[in-house]
Amino acid sequence: MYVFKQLREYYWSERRYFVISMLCLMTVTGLGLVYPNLFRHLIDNVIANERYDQVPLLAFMVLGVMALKAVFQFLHGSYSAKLGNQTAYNLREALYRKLQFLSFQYYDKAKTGDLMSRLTADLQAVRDFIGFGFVQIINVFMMFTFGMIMMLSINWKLTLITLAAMPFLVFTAIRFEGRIHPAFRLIRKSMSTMTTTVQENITGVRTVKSFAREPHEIEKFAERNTDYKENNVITSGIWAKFFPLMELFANLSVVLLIGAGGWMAINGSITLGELVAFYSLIGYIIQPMWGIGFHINNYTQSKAAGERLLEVLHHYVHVKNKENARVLNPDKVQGHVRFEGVTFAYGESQKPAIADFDLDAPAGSVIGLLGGTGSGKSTIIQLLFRAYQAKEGRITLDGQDIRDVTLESLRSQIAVVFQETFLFSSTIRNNIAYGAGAVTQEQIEHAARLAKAHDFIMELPLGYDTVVGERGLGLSGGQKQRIAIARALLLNPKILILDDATSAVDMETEHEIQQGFEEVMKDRTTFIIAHRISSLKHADEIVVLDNGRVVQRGTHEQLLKIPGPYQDTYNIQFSDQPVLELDTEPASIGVAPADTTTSDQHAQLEEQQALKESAVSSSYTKRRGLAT
Ligand SMILES: Nc1ncnc2c1ncn2[C@@H]1O[C@H](COP(=O)(O)OP(=O)(O)OP(=O)(O)O)[C@@H](O)[C@H]1O
Repeated sequence: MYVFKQLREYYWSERRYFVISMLCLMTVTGLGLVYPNLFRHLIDNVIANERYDQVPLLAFMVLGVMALKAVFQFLHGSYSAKLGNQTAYNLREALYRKLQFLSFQYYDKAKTGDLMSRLTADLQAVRDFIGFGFVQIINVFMMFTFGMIMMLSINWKLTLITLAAMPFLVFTAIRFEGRIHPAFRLIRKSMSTMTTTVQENITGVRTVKSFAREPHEIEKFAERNTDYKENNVITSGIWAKFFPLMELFANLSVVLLIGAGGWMAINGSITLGELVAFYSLIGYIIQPMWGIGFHINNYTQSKAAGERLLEVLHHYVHVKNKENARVLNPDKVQGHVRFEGVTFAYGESQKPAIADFDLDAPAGSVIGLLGGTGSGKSTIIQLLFRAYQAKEGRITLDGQDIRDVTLESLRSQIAVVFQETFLFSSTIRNNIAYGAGAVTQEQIEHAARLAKAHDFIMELPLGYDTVVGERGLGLSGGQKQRIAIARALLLNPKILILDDATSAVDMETEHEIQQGFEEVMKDRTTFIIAHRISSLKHADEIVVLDNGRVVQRGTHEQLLKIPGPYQDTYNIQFSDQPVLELDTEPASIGVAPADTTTSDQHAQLEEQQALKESAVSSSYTKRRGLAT
């Protein structure tokens, strides 16, 4: 019962439904006890004394009792349903709320299919038990108690003889519970694994098809399906073994009653009416015992399901508001960000993704982060909006440690355009306005224009009312990115983070978007993560990272003059231009002499390259009919 104690807050407020449902069921049970007494009266008093005129009255009484029983049965059913459904509603709300606040750390490992099965199948099992199962179990005890009292009042010796087999039944039922509970846990686990497989297959259908992995996927699913089936077969085996045994012990009581009761009736220790009444009363005892397997099954299933719900509900939230955390005043936020000796690793045993990182980003500055894949760029910005918590060092916003302010007020000052764009299956308008509260169509269009999304949106049949598919399916990667950029711009944040935000657009569009950015970057601190030098060369400071450590920092012009990763990247990206080795000896063919290359020449080279890439990409997009 520990699990249900833990879940108490979700059903306790609905206890009135439980009380009404219980009272109705008690009435139904009580009315059920009228039948054996009517039988006894019919045989011993009416038939034995040949007072047949009383038979119609007795028949009407039975009819009346049946009708009353039906009414209370109905009331019990509807109040139980109210109890179960209201509890499920409360739980669903709580689970969903919890999912909103669970940290990024949780989602790094969480599986969508598994979570979905917790929110559906597990929740339903708990609903069924709290709504119906629990009341039924109490009713079983009541039927047993009432039945016993009546039987004892008729003949205590026959009662004891009849119930001699009951301890065996109870013992078997307890053993059954011990075996069936783990079996149900396995079923639920394999069910969630199977659901995850289906969900991942549907989400990743493009990858599956492009790699022609359908046979592998079918095989993988077959394995999980077999696992699920086998767990069900094992459970059915346990059920098949115990159920007849329990039925056998239950029916043993009938055998004992017929033997001992028949003998007592023959020798006159009980009347025939009492024997018949006893026979119907034994049903009152056997029926609940017989159904005990079902109730145990129901209970164990919902207990296993409840445990899985509690796992989510009680899951530790790694990043949360401190007690007395301050709420940032949006009008006072300047956007001065500082990282001071920040070190962070994703797991205890993992090496730091970022080590001893320092950065001073004055309000309104533009910071570029460059580095190879896995060098820690995204980690830096994730720490800034507290997706994760840095263990060493501190990050401040306008001098305040970001751990001292509420997550909501911190994040409302930051807009992030992620590497992977997520769009909701809703209209483009709603996707752009996401998180911005009440905004006008003009504001949405303005943001879309800055993000160079307006023109392609207007070419869609329904414009801003076009509903995009799940995760934005139906749009190209670049189009999705532009919508995501518009979404961030609409928020009008103090801090703007562009995490490889233009990776999916062509050079030409990137150039155009950047012109838009220049306008929106004014007065806000901007962090740009990019692989293309052209995306961050205007930054006030460019930080070059390698393996979580800063290896170079400076402006574009400063870094170009120093041999190192930045210059190497520049040379690779502008590879068909003369190689730059500004502060070193001219080394290979085509090397521009260091002392003769001026920043004007760099600009010229970049311009030539940008124009060239732009021409290539625009002729490519035109050829493919993708002109934007
Ligand atoms: N959620 C995570 N859980 C565990 N390790 C992670 C997680 N995210 C990143 N890492 C690890 O941290 C390191 C830095 O990753 P990060 O995403 O910051 O790199 P990045 O420079 O942004 O790379 P990219 O350019 O490929 O996006 C990598 O070694 C990566 O494997």
